[in-house]
Amino acid sequence: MLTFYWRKFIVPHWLPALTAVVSFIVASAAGLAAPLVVKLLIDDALSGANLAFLHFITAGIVLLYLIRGLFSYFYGYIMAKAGNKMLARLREDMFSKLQSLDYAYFMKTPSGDLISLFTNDLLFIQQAVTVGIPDVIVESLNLLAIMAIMIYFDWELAMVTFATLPFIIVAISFFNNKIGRLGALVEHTLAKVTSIVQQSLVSVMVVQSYVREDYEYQKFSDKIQQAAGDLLKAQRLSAILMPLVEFLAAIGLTIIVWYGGREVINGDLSIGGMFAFLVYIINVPMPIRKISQALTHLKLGAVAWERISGLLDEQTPVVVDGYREMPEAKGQVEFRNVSFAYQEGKPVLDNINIITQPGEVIAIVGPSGAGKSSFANLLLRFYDPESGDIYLDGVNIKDLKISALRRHIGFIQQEPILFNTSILENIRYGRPVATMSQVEAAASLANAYDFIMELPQGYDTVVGELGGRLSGGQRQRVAIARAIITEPAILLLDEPTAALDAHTEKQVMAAIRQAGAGRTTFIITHRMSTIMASDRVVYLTGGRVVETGTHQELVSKGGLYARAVELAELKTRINE
Ligand SMILES: Nc1ncnc2c1ncn2[C@@H]1O[C@H](COP(=O)(O)OP(=O)(O)OP(=O)(O)O)[C@@H](O)[C@H]1O
Repeated sequence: MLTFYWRKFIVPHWLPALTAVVSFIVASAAGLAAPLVVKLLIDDALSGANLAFLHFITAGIVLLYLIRGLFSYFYGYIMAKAGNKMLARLREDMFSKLQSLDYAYFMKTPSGDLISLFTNDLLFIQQAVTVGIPDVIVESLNLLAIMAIMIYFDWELAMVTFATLPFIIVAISFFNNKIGRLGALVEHTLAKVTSIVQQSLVSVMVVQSYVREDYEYQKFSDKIQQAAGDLLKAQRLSAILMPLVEFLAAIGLTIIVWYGGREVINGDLSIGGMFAFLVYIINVPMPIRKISQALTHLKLGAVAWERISGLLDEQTPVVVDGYREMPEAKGQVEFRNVSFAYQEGKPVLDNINIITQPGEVIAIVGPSGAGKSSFANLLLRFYDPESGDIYLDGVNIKDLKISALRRHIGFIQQEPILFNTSILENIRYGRPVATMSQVEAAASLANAYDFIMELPQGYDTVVGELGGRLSGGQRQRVAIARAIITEPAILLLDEPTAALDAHTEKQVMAAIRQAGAGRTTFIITHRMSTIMASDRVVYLTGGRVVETGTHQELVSKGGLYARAVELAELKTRINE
C-alpha cells in the first residue's frame, strides 16, 4: 500500500513533497528541542541560580516557537497546495475519461456508482492525500527523532522505556486492520446510498405515481443505518485504541519515574535529564496516534483509488475514432451487409443492406424489438457492426472522426433530453456560436417560434429538469430546433411522436417535414400518417429487412408489411 502511494502521489510531486518534508523537519526540530530546554532550565539555570542563562533560555523558547510556527505554516501551505492541485487534476482526468467513454459503458454502469466516484471516493482520496500521506511521513520522522534523542541522552533508560513500544505497535495494527475493513464497508454502502438518491431523483414521477415513497425511504434508510452502524463500530474501536495507547505510554512513563529516579538518586542522570525524558515520553503517543489514523486514511484511500482507477483504466473504446474530417456532406447513406449483436450469439441486426439518396425520407418500420433503434445506434456509431460497413457519401463511417460524423446527423429521440437551462442555451447546444437570427430561424423551422414568443421570458425561459416545464410537444420542437441548428445532412428520428397526442403529433410532424426538407431523413415510427408521408418504407422483423418499397408498393404486394398495416388499421378502428 505504501509503495502505491509512493509511486502515485509522491514521486511525481517530489519537489513540493521534499520542500514540505524539509519545512516539517525544521518545524519539528524546533519542537523537539523544547525538552532539551527544560533540561538546561533545571540543570543549569535553576540549579546554578544563573539569571543571565535564564534570560537566554527564555529568549530561546520564544525563538524556537517562532521558527516552529513559521515552518509549520510553510509545511501546511505546501501540502494543501499540492493536495488540492493533485485532486483538481484527478477530477479533471475522471471527467474527461467519462466524456470519452462509449455509450455502451453507460448502458452497463449504474450512473449512481459513477456519481459516487466523484463524491465519496474522491473524498477518501482527498483525506488520504492531504492527511494520510503527510502524517505517515512526518509523524514517523517525529517518532524516530524522539527515540533517537532519548537513546542519545541515556540509552539504558531509553531501552527500558521502549519495552512498551512493541505492545503499542501490536495494539495499533490490530485495531487499525479492523477499522480499515469497516471503513471499506462504509465506503461501499455509501456508494449504494448515492445510487439510491440518484435513482429516486431521476424516477421521481414513477415513485410518486406508484406511491412508493415509503419503499424508497426504507431502502435509503436501511443503507444509511447500515453505514452508520459500521461507522460507529469503527469509531468505537478508535475510541478504545487511544486510551489503550495512552495507558501503554503511561507504563513507559512509570518506568522512567522508577528507573530514571533510581539513576538520578545514584547520580547517573541529572534531574533535568529525567524531566526531559518525561516530556519526550509524553510526546510519544501523539505521533503514534497520528500515524495510526493516517494509516486508516491510506487504507480507505487505497480502496477508493481501486474504484476510481476502474474508471480511469476503462478500456471500452470498442468504437475507435476515425481520422477523416468531412466538412460538407450530401447525406447519402449505405448499410452494406451489416450484422450486429449487443451480446455474442444474440444477433439483433442480420445482414442489413440499404442505400438512400440524399434528401430521401425513409420510414423504418417493424414490430417491437425488431432492431430499429439498434439501426440508429449503428448509424451514430454508439456501437459498431459485428460485420459489414456503413458509408456516408461513400466514406466508411469508421474512417470518419466520430465528431465529423455526428455533426452531420441531427438525432431526435422519442423523449428528448433537454438541459435545465434556458431555451436559448438548449437550442444553441448543438452550435454554441449560432447567432440569435440563426437560433430564431431554427426555432421557426421547428415550429417552436410561436410558443417560445408566448412564454413570458421567451428564449430565456428555463425549461426545468429534463425539460419538464415544457409540454411533450414543445420539448420535442425545441429538440428539433437544437438538431437542425447544426444544419445536418441527415435527420435521424427515433419515434419522435410516439409519446404525443394526435393534435401535438400533427404540429411536431409539420416541424419535422419543414426541418427535413433537403435532408436525408430516417424516421423510426409506428404512425401510419408518418409512414405514408415517407418516400420509402424499410420493414424490419427479427433484425432483417424483410421488405422495402413505398407504402403503396408494399401494401399491394400483400406480404408481411401489408398484414401489419391491416392489423394496425383494425386496431385503430377498434379504438375508434
Ligand atoms: N443496450 C442493449 N444491450 C443489450 N440488448 C439490447 C440493448 N438495446 C436493445 N437490446 C436488444 O436488442 C433488440 C432490438 O432492440 P431495439 O431497441 O433495436 O428494437 P426496436 O425495434 O427499436 O424496438 P422498439 O420498437 O420496442 O423500440 C431487443 O431484443 C433488445 O432487447
